[in-house]
Amino acid sequence: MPAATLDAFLNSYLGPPDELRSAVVATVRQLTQAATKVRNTINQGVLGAAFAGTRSANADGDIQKDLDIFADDIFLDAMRHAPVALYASEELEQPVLLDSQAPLAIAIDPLDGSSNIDTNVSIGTIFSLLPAAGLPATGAPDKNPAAAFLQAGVNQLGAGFFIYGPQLALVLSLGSGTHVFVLSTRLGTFVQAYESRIIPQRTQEFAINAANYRHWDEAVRLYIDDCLEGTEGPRGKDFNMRWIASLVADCYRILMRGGVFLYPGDKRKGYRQGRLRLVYEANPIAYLIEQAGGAATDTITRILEIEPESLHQRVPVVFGSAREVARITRYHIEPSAIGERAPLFSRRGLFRA
Ligand SMILES: O=P(O)(O)OC[C@H]1O[C@](O)(COP(=O)(O)O)[C@@H](O)[C@@H]1O
Ligand SMILES: [Mg+2]
Ligand SMILES: [Mg+2]
Repeated sequence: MPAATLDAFLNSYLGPPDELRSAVVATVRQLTQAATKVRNTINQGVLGAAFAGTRSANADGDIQKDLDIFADDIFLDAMRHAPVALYASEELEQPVLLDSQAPLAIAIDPLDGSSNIDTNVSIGTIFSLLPAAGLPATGAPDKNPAAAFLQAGVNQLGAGFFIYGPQLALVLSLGSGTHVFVLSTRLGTFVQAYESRIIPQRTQEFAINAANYRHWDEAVRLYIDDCLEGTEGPRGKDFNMRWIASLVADCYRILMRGGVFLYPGDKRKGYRQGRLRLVYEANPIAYLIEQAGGAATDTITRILEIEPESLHQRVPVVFGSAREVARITRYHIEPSAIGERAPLFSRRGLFRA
């Protein structure tokens, strides 16, 4: 197992002098300090200053919790000391202009998995690093600062998340593999915990909020029905299910042992495009997953190729083991090619009496 520190990793990434690379490294360093502060507050639980108390709704209509706001303040403050031009957050309707000359733009979900704060389940912070140069916003960022973030996820210079779980871990990709670092309290620094992750192509484990079964489209229902039929169904193998309801925790598990995650669009009001946000949730997660050999789609299209139309837009999300993600796409575009059933949509599922 490699024992390199995050610092050593970042130094090796730096290579020859390059403004963007050094900006990325400086920003990751600031993020780790901010995450350590957030973790210290989380560790205090209800004894700490900011916890699960609720506030108003954020830009996307979700109820904000004290910890959402606390984490946002900490990360925004940290980015004031980083080479970051613009800071866009789930908790802020518009991005904050920090330094129009700086080369980076950061999009962040400061506290992911808010519904788990008071249940003592892993939560996290997700971030996406984008180039700010050459974008409409750099010339006149005050006119439309969100424009800097309306670029496809393939443009990301790096992405990652912190997970505040039994260990404080940083999952990071700077475009060459997906690396996992764990905070060593003994050394006082993040240490590489694993080789660059490789997600197995095949899986027998799926993650979805099955309470929404009746709201899903037919293709998603059929996919899940087939998994649930196990060895007796068209898949010919048993499946396991997990749903932590913290994207960071579900993603971490998939990076460790494979699996597939689905948050599809559904028929509930406001959920046609699912729940997750493209710019600061789906894009960074898709980047990490692809860098680990997995795949990420909106059920059909590769997430990283979607051109965002607005900062807080939602997107259906499927990611994980590449062959399983491809199979889910086939359920959506050529269902008759899946399994032996005919006619496909007349079949009754296990959840349907
Ligand atoms: O409660 P649901 O509908 O199952 O949704 C869970 C999903 O919502 C999220 O909590 C959304 O993120 P936020 O907590 O940052 O709003 C994801 O982490 C998680 O995957
Ligand atoms: Mg989130
Ligand atoms: Mg959040």
